[in-house]
Amino acid sequence: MTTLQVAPYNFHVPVRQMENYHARDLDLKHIANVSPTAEMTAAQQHCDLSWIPVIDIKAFDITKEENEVDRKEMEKLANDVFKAFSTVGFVYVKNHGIPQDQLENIFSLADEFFAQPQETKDKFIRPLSDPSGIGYIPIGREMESFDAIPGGAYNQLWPGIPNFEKDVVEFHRTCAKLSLRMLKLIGMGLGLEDQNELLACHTNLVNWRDNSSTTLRLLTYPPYTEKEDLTPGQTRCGEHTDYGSITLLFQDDIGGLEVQTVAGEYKPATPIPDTIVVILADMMPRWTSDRLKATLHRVVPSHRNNRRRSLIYFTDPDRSTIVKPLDGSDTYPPICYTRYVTQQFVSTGILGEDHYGDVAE
Ligand SMILES: O=C(O)CCC(=O)C(=O)O
Ligand SMILES: [Fe+2]
Repeated sequence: MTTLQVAPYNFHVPVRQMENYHARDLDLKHIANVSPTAEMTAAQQHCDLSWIPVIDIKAFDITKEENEVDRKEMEKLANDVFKAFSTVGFVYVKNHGIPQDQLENIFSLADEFFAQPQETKDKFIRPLSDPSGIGYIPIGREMESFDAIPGGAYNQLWPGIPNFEKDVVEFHRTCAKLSLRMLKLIGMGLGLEDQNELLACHTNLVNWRDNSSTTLRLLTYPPYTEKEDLTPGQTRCGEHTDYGSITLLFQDDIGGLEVQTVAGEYKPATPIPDTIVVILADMMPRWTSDRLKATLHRVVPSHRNNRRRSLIYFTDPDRSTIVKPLDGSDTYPPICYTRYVTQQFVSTGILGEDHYGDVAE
């Protein structure tokens, strides 16, 4: 019998300077209309919802063909996206075009997976020797997750739950569409000469072959039991930035996600119905010489008696991408994305130490 080594899952990425962060300069007209309504949860009524902008992308949602979309509308969206990502590094996106029933179905399939007996789930554990970063991670009581990269690039094991593989794979495709939309808007907002330059390093979102590392994570945080004391400052997902390009985060209505402000304090990114959270990740400051931010975030136990669930689509550049400043400066040295992500996996214990040597400098 093999002993299972459980990764600590407390990502730690050095806090980077965010001196260009001027959240107050944001154009506030895109902030949600948040007068308290019967539909608002108690958490929402007591939170400041106004600091992360809500951007309505209906004009460019995933159901529209790009050539049908009015150029002016796209430019306006690109501008809003740029403002948000160059200040807060986070946005809520509404009217994205992902059907609500598709989302609910994936949450239910995740519930079905996590409700299985431990020994069944353990069959899906990814060994520490597997560099793909897929499979089941039993993180004790803090959280547990199931990570999927479809397409056969890795030895993904799929649970036998009816429709699980088919629906999760389809959801992966749906998320890819939205991520590509966001990358397009980011390229436009940056004023890149070739607005598709960022898209060109994300072929793995569509073709899923050797370069794949874009991962869909089904995540569940069990409730605390009555007897457990929470120590001050205890987190359920330690502070971190994400590794890749952008992250799509679908959270349920429990709350607990917090985002760091320029003053270094954490403020809640309270769930807003019918929106998803889009987060910029580590490659963006590198590509843009810090014009765009990757902001620290964490999940705290604000949900003591409730399970919390989230679905996360970590959009990664193609593994072979050499990420370097697009403006030709030397703000950051060029880095191969595989190299970067492997270093992060090793330093957070998700991958065994011997994998440092797997990728060329
Ligand atoms: O569960 C969440 O809401 C966020 C988790 C997260 O930030 C991550 O897994 O990178
Ligand atoms: Fe994250």
